[in-house]
Amino acid sequence: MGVKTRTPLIAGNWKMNLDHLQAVAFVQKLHWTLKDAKHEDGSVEVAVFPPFTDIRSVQTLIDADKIPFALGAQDLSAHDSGAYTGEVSGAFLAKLDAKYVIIGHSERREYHSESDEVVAAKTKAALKHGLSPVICVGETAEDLEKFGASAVPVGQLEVALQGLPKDADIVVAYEPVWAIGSGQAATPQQAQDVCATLRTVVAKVLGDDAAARTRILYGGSVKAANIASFMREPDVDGALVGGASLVVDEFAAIIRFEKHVGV
Ligand SMILES: O=C(CO)COP(=O)(O)O
Repeated sequence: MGVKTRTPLIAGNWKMNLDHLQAVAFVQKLHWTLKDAKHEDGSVEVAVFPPFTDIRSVQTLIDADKIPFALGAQDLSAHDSGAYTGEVSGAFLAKLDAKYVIIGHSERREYHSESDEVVAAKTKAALKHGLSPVICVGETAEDLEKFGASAVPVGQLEVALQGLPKDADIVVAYEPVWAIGSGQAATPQQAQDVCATLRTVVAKVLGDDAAARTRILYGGSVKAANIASFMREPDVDGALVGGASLVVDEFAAIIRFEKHVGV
């Protein structure tokens, strides 16, 4: 396997944590921590995914202080505008300079009954508004026992990618549901196996160029102590981090994974 050419992406999914004041303080501290460590050279892309109510404040801070973090949302509406109470349009997120939007996180699939078809519609909505969808796929413990690790994520990704243009700017996140918030991460080999299989799905649906370009992240109990072992794998291009993205020093250490890779 050759040297990875894709820019690693370390993404913090804050879920329903940190209000807008806490978010601003957090982003400032993270920025200072990385700056002190001289780790804002662009070798790793950093993205934060705050709750909707924080996005404007974080955008203003990032903009004013020229902080090199990308901004993302945790969800969006499949619709552009209209009578959809409580929903947020991709157009509004794009206006706030959001670059990414998480789609089909397992918590939305489970608690909001989001089907593969809804995920596909939201993926199209994101691209329509110039946002890069971070398409989440992953199997439950039960799926793992019944079908093995790859079958469910492959099926989910195939539906999400259907009908997308070959040059679609997407990110895929493999998040085994049993590893999320459990403290029990997948092994690097398990993550590599599924990420490599997902890359073949991208190749089959969108072509080889898209497969070579698309970043595939691992998510599920990622922390500073295990990030390097995932990043060593050829098909793991970054991480979607939950709990550990809420602790400045821990998240900064994850972003600085190269320090532990020892290449
Ligand atoms: O769901 C996740 C990120 O989207 C992973 O969460 P944890 O890192 O807390 O396991």
